[in-house]
This record gives sequence, C-alpha cells and structure tokens, in this order.
Amino acid sequence: MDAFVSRKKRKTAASEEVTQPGIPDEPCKVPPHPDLAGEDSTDVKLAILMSLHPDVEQDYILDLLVSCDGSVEVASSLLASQQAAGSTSSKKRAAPSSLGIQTSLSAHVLTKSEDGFLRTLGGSMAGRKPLTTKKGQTLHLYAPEDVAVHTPCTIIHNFLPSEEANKLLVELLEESEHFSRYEFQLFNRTVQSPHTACVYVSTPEEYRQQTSEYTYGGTYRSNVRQVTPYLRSVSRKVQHIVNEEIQKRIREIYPDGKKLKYQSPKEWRPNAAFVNCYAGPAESVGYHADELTYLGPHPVIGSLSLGVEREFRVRRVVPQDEEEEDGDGKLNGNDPDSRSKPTNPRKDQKAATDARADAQGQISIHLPHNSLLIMHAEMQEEWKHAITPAQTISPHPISGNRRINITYRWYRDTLHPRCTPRCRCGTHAILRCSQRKQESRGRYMWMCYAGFAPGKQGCSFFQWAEFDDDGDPVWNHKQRDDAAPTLANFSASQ
Ligand SMILES: O=C(O)CCC(=O)C(=O)O
Ligand SMILES: [Fe+2]
Repeated sequence: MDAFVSRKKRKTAASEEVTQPGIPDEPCKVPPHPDLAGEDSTDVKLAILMSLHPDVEQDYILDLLVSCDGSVEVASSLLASQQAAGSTSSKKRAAPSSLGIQTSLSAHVLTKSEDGFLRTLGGSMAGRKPLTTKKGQTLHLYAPEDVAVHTPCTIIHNFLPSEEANKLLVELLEESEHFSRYEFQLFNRTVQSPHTACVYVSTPEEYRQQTSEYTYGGTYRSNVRQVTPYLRSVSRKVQHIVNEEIQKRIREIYPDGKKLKYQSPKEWRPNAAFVNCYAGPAESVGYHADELTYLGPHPVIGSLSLGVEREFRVRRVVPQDEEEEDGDGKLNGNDPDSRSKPTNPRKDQKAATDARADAQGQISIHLPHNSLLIMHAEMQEEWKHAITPAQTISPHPISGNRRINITYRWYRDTLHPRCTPRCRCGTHAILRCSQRKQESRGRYMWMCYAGFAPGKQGCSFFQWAEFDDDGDPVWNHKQRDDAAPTLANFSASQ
C-alpha cells in the first residue's frame, strides 16, 4: 500500500512564512482558498483580513479596507497596530452564541424558478418588496429541515455508526501528520492555505494522474496519498445516501421535479476524496466556490465532518442586476465593475460592498462530529461557502481541537485533463461560472489560472465553455485519446 504514498513533509522554510491568524504584529500572509481568487476581489480581501484578524468585526474591516483603497497589506498592518494598542476592542466580533440571529428566514427560502436557477424569496417574489438582511448578521441553523429549506445543502447527523466514525477519525488524524498547506500566488507573493489538506486516490495510475495531469489552483498536486481502508468503506455509504438525497431534492425542490439543466443525470460515483485538517479554532478556509474544472457544471459534493464541531458559513452570490435595483429597502449598484461609473469611487465602492453584505447576510450550518453535508447541484454556481475561524470550540474527546473534513467528489471522465483546453502558456485552463455579471451570469468559461500558481506567469486565455443539457462538454477541438485511463469509483476499484 505504501508503494505510491507521498511522504512529502511540510516545507520548513515556507512554513515559517505562515502567520497564525489573529497574531496582531504580523503582516498579511495567510491566504484564502485558491478557489477564492477570481471575480470577487473584495470578498477575497475581506476573507483574508477576517482570517488574519478573527477578533475584529467584519464591518470595521470593510470600512478600513475601503479607506485603504483596497490594500490588504495596509489594512492588515493598521489592524495589527490598532490591536497591539488595544484600540479595536470595541470592534471585536461577538462570540458565536451572541451573533445576530436573523429574524426572517424568508430572505433565504429557496423557491422554484423557470431558468434552472433556484431563487431565494428575498430575490424573486413578484410584487413583494425584497427582504434584506442586516449586514454582518448570521442565521444559525441546526435542524436538518431548516438546512434543506434555506440552503442548497442537506445535512445528516450521526451519519455513520459511532464506532466507525471514531475509527475513521483516528485513521485520518494519523494521516493528517502528512498533510500540507496549498501554496499559491496572491498579490506578488507566495501564500499558503490557512489549513492543511491532502488528496486520496485508489491506484498508482490515479496517483500519477493526480500529480501530473490534474491541476489545482493552477499547479499540480504534490500531496496525494492512497485511499485508506475506512475512507474507502465509508465512500460506499456516502455514495448510496448522496444518490438518494439527489433524487429527493429533484422530486421535492427543483422546478417541475426535474434535474437542473447541466446537472448530470447519471449515478453519482465519487472517485476523488480531498481531506482537510483544521488544527485549532483559528484554522479556516475563506469564502469560495469549488473549482468546477473536472467536476463540471452543477456538481454534487458529499462532505463528512469528524472531530471538533465547526461552523460552515454559506451565502448566496448577489447578481449585479439585483444590486442595481433602487428604491426603498433595496440596493444601490455601485460596484466598480458595473456599467455606470461611480462619481465618488471610494464612497461608492463602500456602498456597493455594504449593499452586497446587506443583501447576502450569511447562514451558519453547524457541523458536529459524524455529520454528512451534501452540497447540492445549485451550490457552487450560486453560493459561496467557508469555514470561518472560531472564537471558541468545545474540544472533541478523540481529536482535541482538530477537525477533519472529507469531501467526496466525482470527477467526470468527459472533463479529464487530456480533454480540457490548454491556455497559451501551456497550462490547463480552469472552468469557472460567471456568478455576478448580469449579462453573462450562469455562463461557463475556460480561463488561464497559471497566474495563481507560485513561480508561474499567467496568460489572458479565455474561451466560453459549451455543455450539453447533461453538463458534458461540447468540444470544438478533437478529443485526445479516449481509451486512456480515467479515475475509478472508490467502490468499483477494490
Ligand atoms: O471543511 C469543510 O467543511 C469545507 C472544505 C471545503 O470547502 C473545500 O475543501 O473545498
Ligand atoms: Fe469548498
């Protein structure tokens, strides 16, 4: 079994660069998730600053970021010096138990719409004033019924028999000694993810593919390991329940009881598992949507939580057309990207950012040990998710302050890297969905991502992506070698 196990140790030199979020006198070095880098740069910057300064209120950070002309580094050093001088004490974030509880759920209730996108009532009810949430407020959800209705997720508590969950946790805590931080390029420097991770595969051939064909964040993975016995046996149960829940969601929630356009009609069969370790309350992952490159449009992801309970925050991405509405209780669209240029950029940028935060609010799903969260097909295109730094945690009897998370994913054969477009600089292009721009919202595109990989220079490659109704690509180039191996489903590859 060890034949292809990567024993890559964490890089000491690079690790020295990592700043623990919350340490006041260090400059900005902890990055968000690679998936964050993209169209929503204010969110990226906010996520970085919130990771670095977990005690300071989001509003205060936003104001400061705007007054620093969007410079994360300047804002971060100001926050650090204010924290050192004790002057941010009144801006401290409340402990999770005292976070603002949103009084109205209806701003987030999912409802069927014609265009394949699910809408929340707040954004879609005809003849009804859109409900807005107060900026910075968080709606905490615990009950599975609430999660199913108000978010694009399903949660199943006590998913595995408790002994099996504990054994899997022990197995993965041992494995986590070999995990490492992703590295990527942000603002001219190499930064590292604020948690550690590793990818698991079934066979040596898959190891080869994951380290030399599939890319992530614009570069090849260096930390890939062989699927462990419990990880594999649990994947069968995850596969079974995820397929049941997909069908239930189609029947009960999707328009006309039909799968979404571009969602795969096939059985969901996981062939890759990403395992994350959050070693303590400060470890996190910033707001992001998962990379679609190999998952394709409207993917479903099964995500198992073990160890310490943490909060999974989700928020809907507000499209520009909703921001640009005006009137009582609605939003003023002054986004820097919008077509009407603001008269006072700094003030208007702040207004736009505040407006976005107001409109979004955020929802917190509590993820206890042994809970399975299913991110349904509408999640990645319309919502963003994060594991935010925690103020306090209740230690878990087995893992102490650590949390392990496994995301089971299904990479489509039709999106194997030998088929996907290469950009001009020779790297594999990545697949993104346009989330905010009114004119292109919901369209998919292939883009160069090499600029986010350490030591690489990106190009400006861009190409619209075309898919059939089942989300399989329609290529205008000749496919490369169809008979070559793809990733095997965990259960099938035993
Ligand atoms: O830890 C989690 O629950 C989420 C992890 C995640 O979002 C990811 O790996 O993309
Ligand atoms: Fe994610």
